Amino acid sequence: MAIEIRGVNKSFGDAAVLRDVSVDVTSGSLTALLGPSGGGKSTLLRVIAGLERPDSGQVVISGRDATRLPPQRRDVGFVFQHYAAFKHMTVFENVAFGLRIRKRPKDEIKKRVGELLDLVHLDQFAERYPAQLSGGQRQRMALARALAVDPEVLLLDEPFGALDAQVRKELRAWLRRLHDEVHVTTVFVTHDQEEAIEVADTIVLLADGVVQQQGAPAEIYDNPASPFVMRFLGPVTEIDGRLIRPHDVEIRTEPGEGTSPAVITRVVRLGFEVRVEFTVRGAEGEQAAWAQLTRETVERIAIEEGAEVHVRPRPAIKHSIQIA
Ligand SMILES: Nc1ncnc2c1ncn2[C@@H]1O[C@H](COP(=O)(O)OP(=O)(O)OP(=O)(O)O)[C@@H](O)[C@H]1O
Repeated sequence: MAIEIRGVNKSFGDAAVLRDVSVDVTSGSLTALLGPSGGGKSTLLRVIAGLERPDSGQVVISGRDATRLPPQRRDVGFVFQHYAAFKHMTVFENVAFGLRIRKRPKDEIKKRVGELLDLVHLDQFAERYPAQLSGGQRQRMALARALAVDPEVLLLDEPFGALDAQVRKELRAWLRRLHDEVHVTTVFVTHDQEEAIEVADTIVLLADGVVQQQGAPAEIYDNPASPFVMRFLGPVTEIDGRLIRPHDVEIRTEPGEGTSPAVITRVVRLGFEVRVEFTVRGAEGEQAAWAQLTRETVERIAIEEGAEVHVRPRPAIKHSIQIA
């Protein structure tokens, strides 16, 4: 295990920000700390980095109790959302910085920085200054700098948070590939569930300072531990007191086992996908819900506004939660 967090508590004044948090991070994994704003993600990352001391509990890094070690002795590299580069140094010098203060030989530094700039696709930019880079390039430089000293663990706090949506998407894919090449144990903070599902091999969902669930993305998506987790990981709708994914709603023209009558209120075509809104007439009155169907299905059963239909959760679905 690369990182073991055991029963960590942390308060700021009266506010308990981490409550009995225990997390295992496997060696070589890419783990997302996911959760709503204020849930404690950054604080947990800072506790791992040694920038914040827990009130109680233990942090073990590579089998060594690091709870009381200062950040520079933990063998971690970190990158924050707004990366502070040395403005008067070139990209090369920024990446070389950690190696220079460790007094590595010149040849070795040159070779290592060259490899790292290749890895982050900045080999053409070695002699530029940070101000001459785009935001995405600057974050890649920050990653190269953090990797330069071969940390056991790489900690990233919303590293792409300040960038526009397109660049963010590119960097996500790039981070995944980089990790496949380098395999350094990486923990990154994100509030974006899509980013976590796409990039991470393990997700730790943190809200109100409590770990709500941890596991592989598909496992959490398919077997959410609570309505909160199910809602946080993707769209949901409610039919007959059951919380289900909108793509797990079946709409039929004829009644069948377990169906409820419904009236279509709106059909929105979003390319391949069609969002069908309807009102279900259940035992407790009328309720608005929606389904995500393919264009083909919508055309096959001729769904249109005002149509009277019958709905139910698809019989074979894996995940639904009884909430009423
Ligand atoms: N140094 C501090 N002093 C006082 N309160 C703090 C401090 N750092 C964090 N907090 C509070 O702790 C709570 C958790 O903050 P944290 O930054 O860990 O959450 P987060 O999940 O990373 O949220 P976000 O996604 O908004 O960054 C918040 O309510 C925050 O205001």
